[in-house]
Amino acid sequence: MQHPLIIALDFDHRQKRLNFLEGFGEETLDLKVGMEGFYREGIPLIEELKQQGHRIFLDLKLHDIPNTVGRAMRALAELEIDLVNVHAAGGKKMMAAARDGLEAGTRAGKSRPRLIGVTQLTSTSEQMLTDELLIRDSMQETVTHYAKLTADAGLDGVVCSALEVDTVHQACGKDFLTVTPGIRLATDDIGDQHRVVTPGQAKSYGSWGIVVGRSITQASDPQAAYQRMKQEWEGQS
Ligand SMILES: O=c1ccn([C@@H]2O[C@H](COP(=O)(O)O)[C@@H](O)[C@H]2O)c(=O)[nH]1
Repeated sequence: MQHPLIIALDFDHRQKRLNFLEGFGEETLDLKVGMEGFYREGIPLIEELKQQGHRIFLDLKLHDIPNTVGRAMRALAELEIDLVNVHAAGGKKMMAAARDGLEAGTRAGKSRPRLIGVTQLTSTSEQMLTDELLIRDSMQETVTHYAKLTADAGLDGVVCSALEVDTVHQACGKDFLTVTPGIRLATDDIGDQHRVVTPGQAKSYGSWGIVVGRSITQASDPQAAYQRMKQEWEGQS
């Protein structure tokens, strides 16, 4: 994965997922399998996508006590995915256990999947942070604090909004991965997302990779929507 446009493969039926991928023919894609896909289709889905040559971000956002997360990561490492994540809110010990588990489960001679921490979900607004979650710091401060914890725990990067990429890079260095969902074209419906930018803005803010779901998967012509997104994402490099 190198500056990927990752498609979030969120579908409520296997057949819809198959029809969607069929439209891309032989093209090798960067795909995100999230809770919906994994809980529906499980490990065979990962095996199928890998066999087709796709690169996989397994977005299960693990968040539990360190021992449980470490052991779960050890099991996930066996799937030989490219990228996987935890919630940074689980704390440094939990994240370090995740990294250790991933290393322990990676087959000799293979490189371990990259591991990133979710800072604050892109569906969380500044107001929600204060009123519901009772976090008194601003979104930028909170995301940057979580990013530092993630770096201290030895992870490779974070999931955040593109709006926070600059401060994350200032705190953790330019090579620290920033994977940014909450991507829409200017004309798209933002749905439940709050911290939203266009692919072009994400590029100019310095996102390492972007994640796009419904704007592509629910489009009347998904392949055309993917190409528009890709052009905007890659066009400004
Ligand atoms: O902060 C986060 C973390 C993960 N996601 C996931 O990305 C996609 C986005 O889907 P859209 O349809 O483009 O909104 C989805 O799978 C989320 O689970 C996120 O949006 N924000």
